[in-house]
Amino acid sequence: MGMDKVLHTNIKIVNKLFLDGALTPSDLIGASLKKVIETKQFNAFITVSKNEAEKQAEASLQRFKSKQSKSDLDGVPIAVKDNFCTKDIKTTCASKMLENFSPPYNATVCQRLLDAGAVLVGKTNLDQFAMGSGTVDSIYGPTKNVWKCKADSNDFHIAGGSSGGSAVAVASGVCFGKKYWFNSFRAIGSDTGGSTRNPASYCGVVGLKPTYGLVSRHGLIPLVNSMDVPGILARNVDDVVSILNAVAGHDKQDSTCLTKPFKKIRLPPANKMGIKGLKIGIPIEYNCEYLSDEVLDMWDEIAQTLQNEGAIVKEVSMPHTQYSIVCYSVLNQCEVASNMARYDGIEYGYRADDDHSTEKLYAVSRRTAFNDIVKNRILTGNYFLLGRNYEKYFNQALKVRRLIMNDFDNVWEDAQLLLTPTTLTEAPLYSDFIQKTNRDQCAFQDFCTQPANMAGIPAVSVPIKLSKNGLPLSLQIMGRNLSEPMLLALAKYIEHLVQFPQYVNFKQK
Ligand SMILES: NC(=O)C[C@H](N)C(=O)O
Repeated sequence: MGMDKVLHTNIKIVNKLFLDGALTPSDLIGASLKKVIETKQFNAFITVSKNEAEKQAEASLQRFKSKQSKSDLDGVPIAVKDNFCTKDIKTTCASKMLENFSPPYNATVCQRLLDAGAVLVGKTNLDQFAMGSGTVDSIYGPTKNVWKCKADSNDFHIAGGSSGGSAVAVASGVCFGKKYWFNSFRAIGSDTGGSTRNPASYCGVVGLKPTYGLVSRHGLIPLVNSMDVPGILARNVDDVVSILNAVAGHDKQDSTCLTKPFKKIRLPPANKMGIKGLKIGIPIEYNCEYLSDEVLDMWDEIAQTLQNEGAIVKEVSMPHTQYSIVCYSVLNQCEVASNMARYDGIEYGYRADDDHSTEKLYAVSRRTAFNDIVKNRILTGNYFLLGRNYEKYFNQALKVRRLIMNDFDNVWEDAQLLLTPTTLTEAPLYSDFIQKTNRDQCAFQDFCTQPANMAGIPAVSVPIKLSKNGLPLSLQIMGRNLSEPMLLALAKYIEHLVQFPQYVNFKQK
């Protein structure tokens, strides 16, 4: 079978093949691990836990043989962003600070995946401590977007970030496992201001940011506690649902986790779905200064198509959207300043070879082991939190956050779901992205995604089409808290409608 005839497989199909004995978890893991080596040039993985993965696959095989498989995820390879703790497996946050840190426990998300029988294949690249939107600021080097990546060129399109390694693992991995082609990986990312949806958009995969508190943050190394959520990346919506069903639900180790029992989501087949009467809002403020014409046209086109399919599509206004980047930045930096204080060279991570005084040890450890972006956020965050500045910056930002949340509360009177772009453009070229290293440029990457984090609501990015340049363009759907079943149903409906290419033909020229 040629690469252009790759079958679109999802977790349910893989599970059926495992149950029928037509494929084994060990075959699939073997083929997926081979794929990691073949796609090394994209730099998606920091650590590949080959031995553990092979052992987990063997255990899964035994379960299938004895008809005791655990769930539809049993034997399915999953990659995890390197800011989730994995027991005895390095968890670096792509930083010198945690370069040699192996946690003594698993993050709840990882543990739940293992309990469901999934195979954790390795840890993926990110911007240092998940601060960034490009996966360009990692001590392991940038991750490259698989789309339009030429082996003979030093330049490439960025993967987006900060979960770029996870998105690229999902986008690059199509492997051959006995008779069938498979998507090699599904992946876990994190999302504080768009870090799952932004790379999903640039890499042409589906990326879900669940409702805050629906999925435990226990063991996710904190960036901004009031906004962080684990994210899910996969080639299709059904796979996102399968993974969400395994990881969501109360966890007593995370005091911010919702206590309401999680009801597993079941979506009907796409051809049995309808959107007649569904109220979809188009927030006009998302049509902002830097939105490319191509993304705007695609947004219009899909809104029109959904209307033709029976949805009630109408423009809505969310007037405080314009303040969201500044508000996010202040809150982010304040929480970062507080969170990063734990890295003092004594309790965790890198310790400088300087013990003249405790203060000196702290200072030299931090100066040596954080990059400029992390240092910048710590400094500005501490400035905003100074007694004399607290009211003016931190408290003011909290009030603006409330206004942004109110915009969402009000909009649900007119719309059940909102449709916006995910990113303002296609994936920028690395050479352009790093030249404009000013933080404004970076912040604009998250213009459409940050409001959902500030409001805590769920949002999903769905790939729609390729740009004239041949790069993925995506749209975002947002819904009210805990509206994942409706949100993902519309995502699946759109996915079926647009038939985005399910694989990248990255033949090297
Ligand atoms: N993890 C994220 O969502 C990070 C976001 N892009 C930021 O730089 O703050």
